[in-house]
Amino acid sequence: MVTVRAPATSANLGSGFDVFGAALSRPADVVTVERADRTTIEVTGVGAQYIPEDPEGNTVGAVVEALDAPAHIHIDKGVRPASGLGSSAASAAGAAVALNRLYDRGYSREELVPIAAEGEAVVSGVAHSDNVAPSLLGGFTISTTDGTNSVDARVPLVVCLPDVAVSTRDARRVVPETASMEDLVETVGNAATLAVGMCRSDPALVGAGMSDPVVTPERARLITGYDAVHDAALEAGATGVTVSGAGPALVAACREGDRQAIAAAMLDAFADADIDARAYQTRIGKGATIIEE
Ligand SMILES: Nc1ncnc2c1ncn2[C@@H]1O[C@H](COP(=O)(O)OP(=O)(O)O)[C@@H](O)[C@H]1O
Ligand SMILES: N[C@@H](CCOP(=O)(O)O)C(=O)O
Repeated sequence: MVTVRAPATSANLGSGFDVFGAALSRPADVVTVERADRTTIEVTGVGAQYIPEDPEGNTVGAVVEALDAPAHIHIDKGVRPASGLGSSAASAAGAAVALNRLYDRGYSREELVPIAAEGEAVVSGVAHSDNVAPSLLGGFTISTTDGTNSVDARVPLVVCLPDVAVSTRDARRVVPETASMEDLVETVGNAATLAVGMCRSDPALVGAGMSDPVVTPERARLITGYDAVHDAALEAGATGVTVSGAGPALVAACREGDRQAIAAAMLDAFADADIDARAYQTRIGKGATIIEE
């Protein structure tokens, strides 16, 4: 038996659509695997009722296939599904690390990225790696078709999750097919600024690089109260705010010591829009960890 804690993640960070990702110190899924002749999946925890236990529909089923590693798999969800916090990816990353160890497959964390990403194709139609990469490797990650680079950044974050669901599959349908040259130049500049900020663990630069004029405005329309919550976080001291992943969560970059005020301001703004929400005072953290074997 092997048990792994796999962290939630925030993908895109505004300017890095389908490329940037960050591991969050909390929340996390806990995945336990035991050898079996036939794969069975049991899901408990937050939002478990919305997650298929059939291996065909669960992200961990694709990981079992890719590793040829049948098992009884228990997923204790700490990351709510359809949250924008890489819920489907956390389970896939946790299963990849656990099954790799259980069956002694010998893959490196980098080699597990495309394997875990197969699970993302099951739920969103695209094997995007920007959530599984940080959940496996930790830190800030840059994933391209050539592979993943990671930086052990230390930046405080607040993630605010409203009590509504947005599926990644649906949110990918609103992504514009084209961008103007002006928007392209702005996005590249912001992405480069954010990447430098991560290398320096500088919340001001990270926040400054979070805005994007192409994808985020379209996705923000799917989130009731987005503008008010965004502005409230900035007024409370956030250095930058954007949609986390495909939403509906928002992620705010913060200076040390400001997280409590920012979390309260974001919750108040959602409450003013009649939306229940919860806030996580979190930070960029480590990747999936084996906690028992
Ligand atoms: N192990 C899993 N954990 C979470 N969601 C899963 C899992 N397996 C399949 N799903 C499905 O994936 C969808 C949520 O994934 P997605 O839309 O990408 O949101 P998130 O941002 O939370 O990952 C839901 O339809 C859920 O039923
Ligand atoms: N790059 C993807 C990331 C989706 O993240 P999730 O946490 O919402 O699953 C996208 O933006 O579609």
